[in-house]
Amino acid sequence: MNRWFRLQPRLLSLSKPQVPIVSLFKNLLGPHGRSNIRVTNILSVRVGLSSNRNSVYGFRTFCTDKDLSAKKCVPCNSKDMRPMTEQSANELITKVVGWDLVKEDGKLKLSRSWKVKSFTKGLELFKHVADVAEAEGHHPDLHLVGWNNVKIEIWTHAVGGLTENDFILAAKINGLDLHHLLRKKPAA
Ligand SMILES: C[C@H](O)[C@H](O)[C@H]1CNC2=NC(N)=NC(=O)C2=N1
Repeated sequence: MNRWFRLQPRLLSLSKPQVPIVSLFKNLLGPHGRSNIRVTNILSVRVGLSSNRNSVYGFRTFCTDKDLSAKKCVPCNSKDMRPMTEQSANELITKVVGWDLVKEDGKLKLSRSWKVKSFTKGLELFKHVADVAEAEGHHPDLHLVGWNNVKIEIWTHAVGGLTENDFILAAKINGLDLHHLLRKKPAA
């Protein structure tokens, strides 16, 4: 059964809807009457549902790169900050396409590699990444090895592991248009 039909009875059972049901459904459906990914935002903002990102009325919602990249890194100098568990990291890693979870010296890190067209294109890539990092106040480790192998590692130095900041930064790096800097053909 189409999921909107399954959702509908629960929405209709809201005792005090804050928006007319008709306009709610207009927003939930795309221009061709199809659902779109904005459903999570619309439901939580318009209907004031729970802020739990993963479950709206027991309805599994989406968490994409876009969710993370819409967030902002927080300063890492808080005493309350703790590294996330490996289990949480394994769940979040699926939201940042192209990034791997690695463990170095017992510390979890995010890692992504690219092959660039030239050494200077590698530096250019770093400049784009640096601009994002500066805007976020969260900084990756940058490696350029063997003239065209770029590797970026992200972790939260202050806690010796991963925090949501790292995933936010990775998602924002994924949002950069870097294709003109990258080598097209796979290395021999
Ligand atoms: C106050 C400020 O957030 C911190 O000093 C930041 C700066 N950038 C940082 N970047 C990373 N990756 N880890 C940190 O612990 C860190 N600390």
